[in-house]
Amino acid sequence: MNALKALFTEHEQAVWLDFVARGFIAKGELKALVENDDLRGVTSNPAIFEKAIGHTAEYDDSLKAVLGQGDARVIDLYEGLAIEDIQNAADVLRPVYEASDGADGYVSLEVSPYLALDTEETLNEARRLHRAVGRDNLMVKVPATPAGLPAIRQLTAEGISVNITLLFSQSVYEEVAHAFIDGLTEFGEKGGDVSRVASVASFFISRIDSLVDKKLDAVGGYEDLKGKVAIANAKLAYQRYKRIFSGPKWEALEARGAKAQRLLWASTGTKNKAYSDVLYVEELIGKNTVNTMPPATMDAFRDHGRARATLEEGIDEAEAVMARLAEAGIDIEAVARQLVDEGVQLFVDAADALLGAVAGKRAALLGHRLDAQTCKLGEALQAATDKAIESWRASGAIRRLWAHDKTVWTGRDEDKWLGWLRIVEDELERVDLYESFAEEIRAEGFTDVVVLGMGGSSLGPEVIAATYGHREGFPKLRILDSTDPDEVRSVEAAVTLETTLFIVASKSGSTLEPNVFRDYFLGRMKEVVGPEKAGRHFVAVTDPGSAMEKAAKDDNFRKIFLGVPQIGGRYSVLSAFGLVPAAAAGVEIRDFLDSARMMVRSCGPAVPPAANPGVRLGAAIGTAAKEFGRDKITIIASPGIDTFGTWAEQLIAESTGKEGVGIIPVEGEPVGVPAVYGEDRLFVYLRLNGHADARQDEAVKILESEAQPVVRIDLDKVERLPQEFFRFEIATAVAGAVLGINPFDQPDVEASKIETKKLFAAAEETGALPAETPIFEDDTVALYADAANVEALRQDGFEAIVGAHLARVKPGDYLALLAYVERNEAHHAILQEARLAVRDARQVATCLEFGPRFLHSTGQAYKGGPTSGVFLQITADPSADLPIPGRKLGFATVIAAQARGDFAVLAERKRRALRVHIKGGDVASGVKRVAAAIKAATA
Ligand SMILES: O=P(O)(O)OC[C@H]1O[C@](O)(CO)[C@@H](O)[C@@H]1O
Ligand SMILES: O=C[C@H](O)[C@H](O)COP(=O)(O)O
Repeated sequence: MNALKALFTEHEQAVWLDFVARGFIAKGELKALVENDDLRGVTSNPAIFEKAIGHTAEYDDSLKAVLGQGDARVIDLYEGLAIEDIQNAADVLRPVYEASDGADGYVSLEVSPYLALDTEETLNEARRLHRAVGRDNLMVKVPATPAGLPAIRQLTAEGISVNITLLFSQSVYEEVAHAFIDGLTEFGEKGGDVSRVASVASFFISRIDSLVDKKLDAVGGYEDLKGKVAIANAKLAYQRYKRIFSGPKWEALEARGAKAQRLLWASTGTKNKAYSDVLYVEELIGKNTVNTMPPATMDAFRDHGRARATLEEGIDEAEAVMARLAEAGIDIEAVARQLVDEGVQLFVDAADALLGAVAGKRAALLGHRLDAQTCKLGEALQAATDKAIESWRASGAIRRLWAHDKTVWTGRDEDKWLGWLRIVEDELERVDLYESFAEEIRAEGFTDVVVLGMGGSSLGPEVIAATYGHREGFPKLRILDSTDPDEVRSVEAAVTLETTLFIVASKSGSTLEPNVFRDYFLGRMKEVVGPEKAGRHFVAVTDPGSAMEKAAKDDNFRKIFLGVPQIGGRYSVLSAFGLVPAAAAGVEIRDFLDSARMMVRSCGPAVPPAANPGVRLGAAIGTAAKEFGRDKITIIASPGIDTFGTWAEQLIAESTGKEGVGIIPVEGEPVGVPAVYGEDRLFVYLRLNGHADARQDEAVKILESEAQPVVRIDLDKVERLPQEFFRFEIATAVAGAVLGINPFDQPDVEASKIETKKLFAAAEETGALPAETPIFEDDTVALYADAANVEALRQDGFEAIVGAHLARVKPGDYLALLAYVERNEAHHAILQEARLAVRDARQVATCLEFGPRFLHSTGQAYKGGPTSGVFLQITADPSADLPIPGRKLGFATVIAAQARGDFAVLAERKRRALRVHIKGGDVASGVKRVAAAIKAATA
């Protein structure tokens, strides 16, 4: 008989295997051990699965079967693989289980190490795994942490067989044994069959010597103890076992068929090559124990081990070893505590590596269905970003983020604003609602859909409209987010009111613009189709209980869709705020959400930061801004997805730009040669396969070769857009955490809203906004500024003052043109040229924004973010005003009040700002004049 077999036959010590792997079971190797060597059980742990799944191709076929067509969460993919292995192993061990009447033949599966510090979660996870594996001969492994102990008692009381792991201390072992006895007593009292419950207490061996030997080396003079303490500790634990499982309490249970919880020697592979490779087997052979051995140790023992009852030999020596250890000043209890902590961390690290590997395999198998992301950040930024990623991993921050832990950010109220994390799953449950709405709108023959909203309520729909285009048989989608009377008129002129559906969108329901748009177009609709039918042309999207919901009911709107109050506007595109307009325009909502879900899963809580594209992007953005002054995120996008930046800029700017820090998005700047950029940029290139612009490709390549940091995101087709919404949401939340701000509030937007309201209300009383004194004026323009800015701009003449203002833009600053004029192609083209002239001449970032739209977007960062902005506000007398039903003054006064409110807050925040006002209604000529002055200043 070989020595291995003799352990059970002659010494009643069960041999278990500390290993699982798919091929090993499939090839019959496990079965052979059972049959030839009397193997009686199997243990697994996260490190074992990490080796099996993370470092072999044995699981790839199974993953392919799941991911060939579909998709799954990374945690489910891993669990599916692990559970199948455990089930297969359990089936191999089943004959042992039966023959031993449930004493042996167990396979152990460990609860997630991420939960080791939480009793309730450990309990739920253990119950869930127990159900999912569905085998009587499963043991659920629970760590002997302070949080794990109550779970051990409770699980036993529920009749679940538990393997208690990470045991190093004799006194903790006693607690564990008593928790088992108490739990089993309770199970019996509830009528449970105590003979069907088994348990092992996994007492770790080699790890003790590894740590203690190091400590002994440090102390000096006690070398004789090296390689002895782990065994002594275990021998003494066995003495305690004998005492505990012999008292009257235990005997009462035993009489009813209960099986003692055996001590299992774990960690018995020799780590120190100087010691015998069978040391931790030979010295611990004794009755009613288990030794779980890694394959190498098992092979070694079979080959040259000596099976002799050793466990009860040298108990006095063992006591002496422990006494000398104390004399050396080494506290074994402290050692045990340290090893528990390190043990949890080691398994966390293994789980991270394992899940990272599964995430990598998933991404590879999804192929082009998942948008790829690659970073070329340069050595220093990459190293700092990697550090941030590692710190996210070490602190479990991605799991904490998904668990709504506000301490990921500032600990204020971030937990109340995380509804966007699960909105895709929730909306997938409601797809029918959107599909039937889409069908209703199509069947009614609407030709146009106009979203009336601001910021988060309109920018997503605008990107969807531009990216998906006009869908055959469905109305054309557009948005209105300007109070400029010319722009309101343009939108009206572009649609046929009789066949137009308006979607009034506002989360709060109290935003000024959507309310005045609604008043205006409802009034117009009543004139065109009659008061009875007007409501049928309106749909509201708003949060529950808002004034807008009430008004929509009063006005008999066709439908009211409700948003989720735990989602802020800029994170709402994957909720009703994006989906209702998308559905109306004929976008396939299921496909849309399915695509988004792919990125949700890629960025999920179980995907470790290094494999998590959202975290990686956010870490790069946050680190670039915080540590490298690269706080201008510059978005380059292929034609076809080139509006994406208008949505992303609100998300990034409004989320991060506050408390004097933040990231300034640069949108709509065509990519240039390296010479036009300073050292304050981080480029993100969204490249659409099949539509990529060769010049962009080339320019980006050159930027990379010139060491400008670039993140590339590759979309296989436009329908992958929803993935980007979610990627950027996570990335922004992560960047916010890196910057140490709350990415879910917008404190500085409110200030200009208040100012605007004050001005407009006063104007309604008096009939006009208060008069102002220009610092300069001629026939076509007037310039305005507050006292501090006037002081800094002491020049004579329009061009000179504009020139002096632009001269204030220094390297690292950005120039923002804030144009409160109609957002049309002509105005855009003129100002775009001017902005680029500044960029090219000064190597500074430039932003071209239209008011009041940007107030609900980048406006937050301009006022609350870094003080590096230089602002040139452009206002104009419109060609003609447009009245608003129910208001004394029209749109012209609204937009004027908004611009003034904006300027007042910029000034109050001590920003460098100048306002140019175009007089007389010839806006196009005025815009040209402003652009010419800007260009002249840069010449
Ligand atoms: O959807 P609402 O409540 O009308 O808000 C519109 C936008 O205004 C803001 O609150 C900023 O003013 C944005 O955050 C938001 O997206
Ligand atoms: O249950 C088994 C334990 O997880 C395993 O024996 C630990 O061994 P190690 O210390 O070699 O990692």
